[in-house]
Amino acid sequence: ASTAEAGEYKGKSKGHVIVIGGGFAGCTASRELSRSGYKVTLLEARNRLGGRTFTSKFAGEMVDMGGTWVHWSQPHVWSEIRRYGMELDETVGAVAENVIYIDYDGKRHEAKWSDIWPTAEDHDKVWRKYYPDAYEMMPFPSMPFQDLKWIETDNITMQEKLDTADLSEIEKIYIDCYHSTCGANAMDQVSYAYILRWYAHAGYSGTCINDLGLRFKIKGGTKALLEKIIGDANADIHLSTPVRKVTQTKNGVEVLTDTDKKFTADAVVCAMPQNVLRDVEFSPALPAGKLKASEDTHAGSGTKLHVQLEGEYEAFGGWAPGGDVPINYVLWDSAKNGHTHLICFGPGTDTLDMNDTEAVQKAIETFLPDAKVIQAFGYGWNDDPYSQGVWFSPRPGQAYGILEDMQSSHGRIHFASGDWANSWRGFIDGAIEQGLVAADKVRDQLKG
Ligand SMILES: Cc1cc2nc3c(=O)[nH]c(=O)nc-3n(C[C@H](O)[C@H](O)[C@H](O)COP(=O)(O)OP(=O)(O)OC[C@H]3O[C@@H](n4cnc5c(N)ncnc54)[C@H](O)[C@@H]3O)c2cc1C
Repeated sequence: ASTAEAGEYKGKSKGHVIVIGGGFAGCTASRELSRSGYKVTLLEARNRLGGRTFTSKFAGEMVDMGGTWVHWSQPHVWSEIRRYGMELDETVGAVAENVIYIDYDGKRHEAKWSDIWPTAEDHDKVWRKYYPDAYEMMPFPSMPFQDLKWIETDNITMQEKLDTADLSEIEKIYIDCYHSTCGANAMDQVSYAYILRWYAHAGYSGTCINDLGLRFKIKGGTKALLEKIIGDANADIHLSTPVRKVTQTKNGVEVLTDTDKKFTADAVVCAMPQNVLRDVEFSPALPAGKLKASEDTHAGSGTKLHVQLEGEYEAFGGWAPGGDVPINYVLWDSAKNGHTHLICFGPGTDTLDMNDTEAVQKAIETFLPDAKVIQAFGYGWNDDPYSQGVWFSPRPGQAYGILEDMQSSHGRIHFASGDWANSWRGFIDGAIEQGLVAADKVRDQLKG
C-alpha cells in the first residue's frame, strides 16, 4: 500500500489525526485521541520514540540521557506515574552531605551540606534572598495569563539578579551552579523569570525545588513510563519518518515526509520542539510570532553527561560556578563493583566536549584530583536536528513573550510541546500537559 493509503482512515472512527513527533507530548496526544475514538497516525523522525527522553545503556546500566527527574508536585507526570503504578529511584547526590565546590578564583573546597545549611529553613533562606518577593512577583505560577510584574522579571537575566543579590560567597556559588545547570546555559543568557517560576511552583521552597529538579527518577527510566502511555494508544506508528511539509487543504491536512510519502488527515497535532519547527515547511505559513520564536531558538543548550570513575567514591554533590567552566554540577549517582557513576551538567558544548574522555578527565579532576575517568557519554542533543537543544530555557523576554504564540493553533494544526507548557514548562510534566491540551483542541474541532 502506498503511504497515502496507509494514512487514510478506513475503519469506524470519529476522524483521523496525524501526530508529528513521538516525545511525551506526541505520545500523550496519541493515547488521548485514539482512546476517544480517533484514528491516529504517529510520524516520528528518529528510529525510536521518546524525543528528549532517552533511556539507554551506559556502563552496563540503563540510564537516562535526557529527561530524568520527576516529582509529585508535577501534576501531569505524577498522575501518569500513579496511574501506571511506576516506582521511583533516588539520585542521592542531589542531597549529599559531602559537598565539593570550586570558588570564583578556581580554588577547590570540601564542605558539609549540614554545616552550610544546618536546617532546611536555612537552605530556603538562600532561595528567598535570590527571589525576594517571589509570591508578590508570581502568585499564580500555573496560570497562563501574563501580568506586568511577571513580564518585568522576564526582561532581566538570571545573571543580572545574581550580581545584585545579597548573598554570601558560598550562597552565590550554589545559586550560580543550580541556575547555570537548570538554565542549561550561562546565566546571562537566561530569563530571571524562568527558575523563579519553578520556585513558585515548588511552593516558594528551596528545599522542594532541589528535590524536584534533580532527585527522584522513574525506576526503569523514562522509557518505562513512555511505553505505558504509548502502549495504551492504538496508533499507527511510523519511525524514521521525518516530516518536511504540512499543508492545510480545504477539508484537512496533508503531511509530506522527507521521502515524499504523503499522509492525509482531518487534523494534525504538531509535537515537535520549538527549535525544530522552523525546519518544517507549513502552508499556509506559520504565524510570524511562532516562526520567529523558533528561529530565535530558546536558550537550552547545556550539557548532561554520564561519567564512570575507577573506585567507589562516597556520595557527594559538586558545584563550580560560571558560564565558562566545563562542568557546573556533579551529582553522585551510585558506587558499586569498584566503580562510581556520576551525572554532570555544564553550560554548553563550547566549554566541554562531552565525549572526549581526556577533557572530561580534566574537568572531573577539578572536583576529585585523583579520580580516573573510565568512560563518559553525553548525548548530542544540540547537534541532533530533531531537538537542536536540550530542555526549554527562555532567553530574556521568552518566558512570557512567546507563550501565547507557541500555544495557539493554526487552522487544523494544534501544537503540543513541553516547550510551551503552562505549568512545568521544559519538563516531562509540561509535555504531558500540552499533549492533553492539544488532544482536547482536536476533539473540539472535529466533534462538529
Ligand atoms: C539532557 C536533558 C535533561 C532533561 N532533564 C529533565 C528532567 O530531569 N526532568 C524533566 O521533567 N524534564 C527534563 N528534560 C526535559 C524533557 O525531557 C522535555 O521537556 C520533554 O521530554 C519534551 O517532550 P516533548 O514531547 O515536548 O518534545 P520532544 O521529546 O523533543 O519530542 C519531539 C519529537 O518530535 C520529533 N521530531 C522532530 N522533528 C520532527 C520531524 N520533522 N518529523 C517527525 N518528528 C520530528 C523528535 O524526534 C521527537 O521525538 C530534559 C531534557 C534533556 C534534553
